[in-house]
Amino acid sequence: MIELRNLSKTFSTPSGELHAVSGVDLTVEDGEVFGIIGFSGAGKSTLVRCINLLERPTEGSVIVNGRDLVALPPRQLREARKKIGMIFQQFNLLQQRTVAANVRYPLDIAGVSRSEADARVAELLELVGLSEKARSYPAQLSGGQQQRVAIARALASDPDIILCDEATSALDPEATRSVLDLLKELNARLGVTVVVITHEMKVVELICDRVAVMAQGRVCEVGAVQDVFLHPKSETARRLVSPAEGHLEDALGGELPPGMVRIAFTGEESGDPVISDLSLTCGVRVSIMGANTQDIGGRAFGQMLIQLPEDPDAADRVRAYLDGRGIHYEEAGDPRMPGGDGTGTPSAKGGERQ
Ligand SMILES: Nc1ncnc2c1ncn2[C@@H]1O[C@H](COP(=O)(O)OP(=O)(O)OP(=O)(O)O)[C@@H](O)[C@H]1O
Repeated sequence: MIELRNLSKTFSTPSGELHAVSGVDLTVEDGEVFGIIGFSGAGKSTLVRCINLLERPTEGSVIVNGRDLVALPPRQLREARKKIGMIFQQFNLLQQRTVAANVRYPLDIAGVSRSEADARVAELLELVGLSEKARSYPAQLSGGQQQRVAIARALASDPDIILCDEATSALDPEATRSVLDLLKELNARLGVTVVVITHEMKVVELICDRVAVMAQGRVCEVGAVQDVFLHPKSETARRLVSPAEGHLEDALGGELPPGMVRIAFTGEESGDPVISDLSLTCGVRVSIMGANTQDIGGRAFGQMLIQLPEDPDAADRVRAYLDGRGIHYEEAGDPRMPGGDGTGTPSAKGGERQ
């Protein structure tokens, strides 16, 4: 288990003190795939680097498997760190060494015998599906393959935890998917706890069990991925889940007009037929104001922002239709603004079905 208690990290910069992480309390359970999401500069990387003390916190504790890393003497800290692997956006492989030599590197440092290291490298490369690339150099591999090498290297010391700092941000969608699938598989097979730092909600949706949302160095929301996806409570979560809503809000000076509704698709429905069927059934026209849905095999995933008709009866018919089909929706916009429900909770009808 990872327990961060009142964790803060302040940097001294020429323009003064910069509070990159402020008073974070967070618990990651054993065997979880845990996401930390936020926009650029939110403090995600600093926070994750505090977990293995690549950054030493200015204040607070980092308790891993019951021991506060901050309080450990250097030798014990080195031992504890071996149980925390890390992968990075730019892979950080040694370019002059082969794939096998990269994976072997931590084993050499740990003084593992040659024959044992050979066997372990072969096993790890097989685990990440790269046995036939053992003699290749990183530059001869695709980005996705290089990240697999980095994962194999991170696994070499048999860690309990793998920290992933924007591990798929430099990859195309296909490679992203395959690296995330691999991490999920390793989590299931080896029971390794995975902490994923990302600015992409898609990454969180694909592999995480729970997610913490960060803004300005603080955690503003923590919850099961499904809950945060369907009912984002913080401004940051709402903008990450439904970017179109944020863009529209900005364009309109911070407030959305009444009658705008955010529909969440979680794979049960296909987005376009829902909207056309809704129009036909309710006899109304709805405007799609924005969407970040993806159709995968005829099923939609993501969020769609629609404008309900001005006529209250027609708008009620649309809400009744969505309720009747069990489609999750919430009134869009910042609930703290005039016209919102002021609570950040799901609207009276929508969204409470699940
Ligand atoms: N070594 C450092 N010295 C000074 N300031 C730093 C240092 N590292 C990070 N910061 C600052 O701390 C804040 C948080 O940075 P951090 O990289 O943790 O955010 P992030 O959410 O990971 O963003 P990104 O996704 O852009 O990396 C930023 O304002 C950043 O400029």
